[in-house]
Amino acid sequence: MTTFKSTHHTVRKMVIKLGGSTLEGLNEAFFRNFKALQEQGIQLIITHGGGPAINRELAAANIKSQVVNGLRVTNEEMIGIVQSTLIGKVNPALVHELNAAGINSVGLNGFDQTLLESEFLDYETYKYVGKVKNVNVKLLNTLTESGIVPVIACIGATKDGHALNINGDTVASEIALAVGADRLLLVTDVAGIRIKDKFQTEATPNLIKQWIDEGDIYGGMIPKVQGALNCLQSGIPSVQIVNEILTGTTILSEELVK
Ligand SMILES: Nc1ncnc2c1ncn2[C@@H]1O[C@H](COP(=O)(O)OP(=O)(O)O)[C@@H](O)[C@H]1O
Ligand SMILES: CC(=O)N[C@@H](CCC(=O)OP(=O)(O)O)C(=O)O
Repeated sequence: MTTFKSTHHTVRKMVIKLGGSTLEGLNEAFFRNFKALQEQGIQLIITHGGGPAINRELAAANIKSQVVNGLRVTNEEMIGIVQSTLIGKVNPALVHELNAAGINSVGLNGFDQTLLESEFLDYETYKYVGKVKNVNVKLLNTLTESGIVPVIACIGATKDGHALNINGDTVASEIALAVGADRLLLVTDVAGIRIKDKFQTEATPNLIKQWIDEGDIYGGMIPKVQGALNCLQSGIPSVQIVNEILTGTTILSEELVK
C-alpha cells in the first residue's frame, strides 16, 4: 500500500475508486467492511473504471487501441463502445453486486443531472477523451445524505451532449475534490507503487515526478499518481493506492477511519 500522507483525522466523506482490474474479484470482506464504514456514519461514493472490459469489447470489434500517458486514445468509432461498456455493462454489474450485498446503490454517469460536465482534454492527441469542468455535488450530497451510495461510471458529458472517455482515476480525484472528501482510496491490482521491485510505503511529489521521468511509473499508474497528487495539493488529507486481492488484507480497515 502506498500512502501519500497520513494524518489522524476524522473521516466523514470517502471516495473509493474500484479499478477495472478489481471489479471481478470483490469479496465478502470488501462488502462487510464497506458496510462497517457506512455504519460509522461515513458517506461513501464509489467510482469505477473498466479497462479490461473495454479491451475485451474493442478486441471483439477488431479495434486496436493506443495508450498515451496512461490515457486511451479514443476515436469516434471507439467512444460508443467505451460508453456502452462502462454504462451498459460494468456499472450495472457492480450496482447489482452492491445491492445484493445489502448496500443501497444507484448507478450514475456524467450525463445524469450533468454529474460530470466535461470538455475535450486535447482532441489532437487523445480524441474523445475528456477533462472534468464541473461536478454536480448537489446530486451526490442528496444521495449520500439519504444513505444511498452513488456508483459512478467514468463517462463525461459535454454541454452539447457528446460522451467523453475519462480515466477512472481522474474521475475519482475530481469527485473527491469536488465533494471535499477526507480520503480517497484507489483500489487496484497492485499493492501501491513498485519501484525496482520494492513497494513504496510513502511517496512525495518530487519522487513521483522522478519516477515518471525515469519510466518507473508508466501506463495506468500515471493517472493514478497524478490524481492522487492533485488531491493532496488541494487539501485532501489522505490518498492511498491499495490492493484488495493480492494481499488478501482488509483494505477498509479500522486504521483507515480513525
Ligand atoms: N511503478 C509502478 N508500480 C506499480 N504498478 C505500476 C507501476 N507503473 C505502472 N504500473 C502498472 O499500473 C497498473 C495499475 O493501473 P491500471 O492497470 O490502470 O489499474 P486499474 O484498472 O486498477 O486502474 C499495474 O498493474 C501495473 O501494471
Ligand atoms: C481515457 C481513459 O484512459 N479511459 C479509461 C476508462 C476506464 C478506466 O479508467 O479503467 P481502469 O480503472 O480499469 O483503468 C479507458 O478507456 O480504459
